[in-house]
Amino acid sequence: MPQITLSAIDKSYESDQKSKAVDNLYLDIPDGAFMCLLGPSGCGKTTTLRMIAGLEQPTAGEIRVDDRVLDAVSQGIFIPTEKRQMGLVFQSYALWPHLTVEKNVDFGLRIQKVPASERAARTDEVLGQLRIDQLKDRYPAQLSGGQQQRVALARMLAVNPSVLLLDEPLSNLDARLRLEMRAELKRIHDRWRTTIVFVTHDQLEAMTLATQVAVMNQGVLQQLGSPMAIYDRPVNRFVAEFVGNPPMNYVVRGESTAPKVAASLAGYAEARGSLEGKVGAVGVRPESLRLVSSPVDVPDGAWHAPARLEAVLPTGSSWTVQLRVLDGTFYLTSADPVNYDMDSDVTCWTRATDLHVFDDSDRRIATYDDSVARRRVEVGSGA
Ligand SMILES: Nc1ncnc2c1ncn2[C@@H]1O[C@H](COP(=O)(O)OP(=O)(O)OP(=O)(O)O)[C@@H](O)[C@H]1O
Repeated sequence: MPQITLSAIDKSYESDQKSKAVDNLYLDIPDGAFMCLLGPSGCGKTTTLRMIAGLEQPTAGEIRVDDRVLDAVSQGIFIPTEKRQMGLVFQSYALWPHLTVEKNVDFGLRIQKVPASERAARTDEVLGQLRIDQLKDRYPAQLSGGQQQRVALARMLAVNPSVLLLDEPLSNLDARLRLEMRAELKRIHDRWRTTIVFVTHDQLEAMTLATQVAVMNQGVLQQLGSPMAIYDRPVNRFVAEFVGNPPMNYVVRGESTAPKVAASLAGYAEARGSLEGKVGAVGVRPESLRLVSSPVDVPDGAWHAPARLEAVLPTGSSWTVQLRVLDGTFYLTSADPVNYDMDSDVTCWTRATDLHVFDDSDRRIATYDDSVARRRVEVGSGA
């Protein structure tokens, strides 16, 4: 299986030379990785995938698969899509309308000149794996969006691509089918160890599927890491707020929206972390906040502040609580029912180890935030 390497990749479109769709991107996609390119609309994810596929040419930089150069702008090298041996599935699945499901899957194998004797067996195998074998005599127009997406995936998988490039391939599915297909993709990846590059703007999808997540914003790679590393140690404000649902509570010192709570959290973080004068902003994930009736119930050393319970929003399996904490609005999530009435005056607290601490430029300051240590402490204390 191959490793894909992007070096110093720039991409500007002719219609918009001023801004770069992708800006100085360095990305190593290791052999057998399930890499999710994650970010908001317009951040350059699809452009990156299309460059790997050979559907777009970079404006500068180099793309390699192992030692094979696919693009090298300075040397005028560009290997066309059909010679890259990558499987592609896009949001629109482009099935042949006049061919049945079986023939659509068989088509890819014919193009690859797989002998007829092997084709039928291979087609049956992938149709079975994706649980669409009972649909094999239908035409695309007779299928639901989700079934069409599965046929598109089957067509790709049939030819055993060494790299699978997927652009929001689950976007048209309902919640249940999406979940099923995520599991399916994970199984495919586990079984074949195919290198997968997967574009999504859905952070939950990225967190559940990826071995590695590349978070992008405005054409620039913000952070590359495992889903847990991205969640536990976001490198800047953008990543901190983009990953997580509900989003991280984030307060900035000197900003007019919640100066008191910002000053309280920043002052506490500085004192606990020997960071005097360095803290510009502090984030707390909703699941890291806790409520008690009175400050005397707060564990020693934890940060706390008076809070008013403004609303409780049950989701069915958990509770989201809107709180007024000093002068700021915070969200808390709880797996247990919340035993306070609306407008109750309570105390909100969190541990120092659960704070995400950033400097004036919204860049993370390495501090007492080691997530592994934190979990050990929590397991040990029974919290
Ligand atoms: N063919 C094109 N011509 C001109 N500009 C383009 C073209 N394709 C994309 N862009 C611009 O490049 C930037 C990145 O677009 P891209 O499609 O890569 O983002 P994305 O993160 O995949 O977004 P989405 O999730 O909405 O698909 C955007 O500003 C977009 O408007």
